[in-house]
Amino acid sequence: MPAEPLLTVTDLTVEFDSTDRRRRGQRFRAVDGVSLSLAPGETLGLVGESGSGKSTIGNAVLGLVATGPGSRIVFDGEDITQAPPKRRRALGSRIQVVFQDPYSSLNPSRTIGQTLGEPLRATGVDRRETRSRVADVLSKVDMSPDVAARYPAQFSGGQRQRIAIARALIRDPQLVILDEPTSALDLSVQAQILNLLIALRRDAHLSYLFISHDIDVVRFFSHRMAVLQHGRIVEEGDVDAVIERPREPYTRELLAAVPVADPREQRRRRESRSSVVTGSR
Ligand SMILES: Nc1ncnc2c1ncn2[C@@H]1O[C@H](COP(=O)(O)OP(=O)(O)OP(=O)(O)O)[C@@H](O)[C@H]1O
Repeated sequence: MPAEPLLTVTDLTVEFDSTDRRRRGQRFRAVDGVSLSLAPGETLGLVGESGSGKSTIGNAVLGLVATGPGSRIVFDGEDITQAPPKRRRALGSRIQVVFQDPYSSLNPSRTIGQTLGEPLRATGVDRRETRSRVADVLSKVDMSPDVAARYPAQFSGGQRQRIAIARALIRDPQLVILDEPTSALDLSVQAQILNLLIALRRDAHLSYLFISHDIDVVRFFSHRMAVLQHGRIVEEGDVDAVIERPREPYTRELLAAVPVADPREQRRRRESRSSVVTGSR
């Protein structure tokens, strides 16, 4: 891996107003002192149970939530923690996001061509060039250029997610935040989308911050992983090392909770979970 990371997050904290009625008026830390880094071309998986702060980390990198004092986010050598909105918009071409829900993330009243072309037109790219880049990006996600004239309702969930990926790629980003990009899809479609994302990572030398609660998918897809609990990273490392030799009881519990088809593996995980609970390891 090259020495210079593409993204370095140091001591990131994010606080929100508590939504719990009993704690009205209080703040709580959704992300609490998180540090991580990502090399060019690398994928870091962020795992943890619901509410552990995974999406909030992604949102902080995207500039969508305010960060606490002392937090630092450096992208490609530039400190973007407090980047003003104009600079953030410019960075939008280099950091992109794909969300979980392909149904709600595409505007139903616009053609695919309008949706994909919009960020280019907004930055002054002319109509002809936009048309050709839309066709190019559609071919990258294995779709025909004819798709540009159609509307989101005419596509299946997997096809819409391909379109959402095309939208993320149209301005040639370096970093894509994938926030549960396949969780809303059927298993066979999930595999197709993950394989597509792997091919794109290789061809375009993309880095991914891959947010998922599915550890099997993270293992298949990521180089390293970080395990989050209550807004903190409790364990981090090479995916195989963390999954095969988890150090933290919480990681072992998460691993034991993943449903697996093989009954022997299921038993092994159950046993390792009970040893976590009884503290015998
Ligand atoms: N804009 C917000 N305002 C208030 N609370 C928020 C906001 N965004 C997230 N939270 C809270 O912060 C905590 C972390 O949420 P986050 O979505 O980052 O978790 P997550 O690990 O991504 O969970 P999930 O897997 O369910 O998406 C949760 O308690 C959530 O309710």
